[in-house]
Amino acid sequence: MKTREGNVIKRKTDKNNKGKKDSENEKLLKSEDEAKDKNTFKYGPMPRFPSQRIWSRGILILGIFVYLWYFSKSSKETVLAKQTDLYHRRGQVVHCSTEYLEDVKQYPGCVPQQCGRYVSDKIVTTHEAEILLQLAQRVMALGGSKGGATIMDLHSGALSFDDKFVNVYAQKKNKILTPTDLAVYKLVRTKIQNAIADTFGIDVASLHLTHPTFFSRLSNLKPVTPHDEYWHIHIDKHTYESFHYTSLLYLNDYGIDFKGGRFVFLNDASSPTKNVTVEPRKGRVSMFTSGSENPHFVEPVTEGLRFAITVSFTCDPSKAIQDPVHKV
Ligand SMILES: O=C(O)CCC(=O)C(=O)O
Ligand SMILES: [Fe+2]
Repeated sequence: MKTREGNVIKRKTDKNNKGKKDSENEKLLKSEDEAKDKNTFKYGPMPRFPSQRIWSRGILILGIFVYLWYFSKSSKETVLAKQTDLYHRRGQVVHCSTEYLEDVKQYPGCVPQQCGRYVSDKIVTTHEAEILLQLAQRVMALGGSKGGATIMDLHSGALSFDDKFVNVYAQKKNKILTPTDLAVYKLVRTKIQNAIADTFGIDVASLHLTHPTFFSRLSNLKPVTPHDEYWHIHIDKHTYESFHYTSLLYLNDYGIDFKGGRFVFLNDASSPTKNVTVEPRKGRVSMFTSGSENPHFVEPVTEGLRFAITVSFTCDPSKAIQDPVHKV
């Protein structure tokens, strides 16, 4: 039975209990706060420095830039030779195509140990390249293609003229080659021949200069004949049957004398990011095996004139050509 007194006592006890609970709760919260504080400062207070927020955002943005730069770089082609750099010898080994190896196997001493592509700035001096550049400019002024590619072959005398070829040696009144031109030309092609033999580990006597070996002047003029379309992907061994080793000597500078006109090797035609480029530089020699292991093209020239010489070698003695002789 509940008495009034009993009710009062109960209320008091409830109040006491509530008070106790409240103070217990308070204690609990206090000790949690303390624990929180203790946790926060377990190893000492976090270091703080002025403008912390600005710094952390700056670092985040920098990180994003580094990430974007890395990925943009890895999705670009490989530059084998930059115009601004000098290389003793730089290159890549590639698997010889079977047709190529079968072909050179017929000629002992001419089989490469490994197929590949190489550049060197130490074979031909810039002075020698300059003499050949002046020769090309002088002789090409006697003709010139209406389209983007003027070709001059000093062995046969063929020179592009409008949309055909003429024989410069037939123009008796013109002094075409000086003894110095001839000596430099012969010296340069001999040095390149030795460099190819050394680079590919073959016998220099098994290599012969072959046709066509020619000077080229490339521009941004619209093509008039198929000869002017120099930017098509091709394999030298397919275009010129006698070729086993191709070399190119650049006579002027990419980015200075002309824009565009880089030389490009393709590793995978469906993936341009696997391309390997060579930026022409005065006196730079590029050497490669001429089979399907080395498909390539020249980028269109967008400004200026690009001068180069294609110097070709064969293992087949019946396809050998002689150096040009003195013509006056
Ligand atoms: O001039 C060049 O860089 C390349 C020319 C070429 O591919 C060729 O003559 O077959
Ligand atoms: Fe070629």
